[in-house]
Amino acid sequence: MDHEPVTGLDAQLIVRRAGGFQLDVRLTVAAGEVVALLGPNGAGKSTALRALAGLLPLSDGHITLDGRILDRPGDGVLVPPERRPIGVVFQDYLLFPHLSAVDNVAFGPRHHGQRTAEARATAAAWLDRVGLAAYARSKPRQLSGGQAQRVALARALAVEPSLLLLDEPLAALDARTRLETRAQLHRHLGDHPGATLLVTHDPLDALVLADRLIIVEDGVVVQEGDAAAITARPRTDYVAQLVGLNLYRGHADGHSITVAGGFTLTAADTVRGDAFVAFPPSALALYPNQPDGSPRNTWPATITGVQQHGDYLRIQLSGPIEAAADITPAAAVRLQLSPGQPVWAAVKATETRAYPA
Ligand SMILES: Nc1ncnc2c1ncn2[C@@H]1O[C@H](COP(=O)(O)OP(=O)(O)OP(=O)(O)O)[C@@H](O)[C@H]1O
Repeated sequence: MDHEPVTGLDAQLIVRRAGGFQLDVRLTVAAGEVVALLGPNGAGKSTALRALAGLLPLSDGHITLDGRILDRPGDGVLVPPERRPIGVVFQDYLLFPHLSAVDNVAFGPRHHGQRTAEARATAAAWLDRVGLAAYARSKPRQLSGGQAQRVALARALAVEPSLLLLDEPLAALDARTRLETRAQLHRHLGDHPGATLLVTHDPLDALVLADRLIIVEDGVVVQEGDAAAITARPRTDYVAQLVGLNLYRGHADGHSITVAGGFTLTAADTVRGDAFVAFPPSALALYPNQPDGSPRNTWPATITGVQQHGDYLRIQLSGPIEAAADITPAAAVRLQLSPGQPVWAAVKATETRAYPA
């Protein structure tokens, strides 16, 4: 096993859903660790979160938290949601609309046996920690999106859960609030002694908030590691897009990698056998005519799309390989940038990365 935490989460989530989807994900999160479960729509992230929270029973596998089994169909064990030491922040927060902020947060501690006054004091302390002491009496509808998010976080943490589950915790916020709330969330997660699992399809949330990323596609883990490792060596198209790279799989013979369709790319790295070759869109240069001479990869391509991205233009290309190129407005002046336009694409071998598949 890769990770075998003494305390924290240890799970093999196997869930078969009506309609044929199957989730089969091995998941460990040590106490104090923040792991992001990242994947495209329909990958199975919500299914995993619901299984952990106890809202969806496993078909097979197990969920063990701090050594205690919460779900193991093989043995007929299934602990109901309210008896799991888990705090959940749902995407739309699910605050009780008729309760004040302090009573929303007090709900968990009361449910866990604290008396009303004690639970209120616990809740007030948590609201203070998330910077909302002044809003204790406010109802959810009187709070901004960012404030509601912090109340939901305080509510989840107030029971001192062994596992904190965050479901797209910043998705409902506008861009600016998101930035601030992300930074605050980062700080609170750093203070949380339990395990944290963040479910998201936003790579920025995952990269900023998590110590480790687990990427799921079609119900299985396709890649796992810290941000640097994943960025350096993406293993699927989804991951490559996530980190902004052109990625191809092929067969390598030293510096040459022949990819699907028979096109050969030259890399500076030496690899043999099944291999990936990757390069950033900024490494791809475009020319109106075939560039001459230099020891680089060149091919004729056709523009299929043009998008403005801040200070540069992202050009989508078809041809012997599909690729994205980021070019400056100055470079764009020399080219006719309309879909259907033929161009020449070039990338230096030294700007590519090749590695075994
Ligand atoms: N209630 C359900 N019954 C049967 N299948 C479902 C149900 N809900 C979701 N699925 C299927 O399970 C698969 C995984 O969905 P899930 O919602 O877990 O993915 P996700 O990664 O959370 O996606 P998103 O980011 O869009 O929420 C999909 O194929 C989906 O169609």
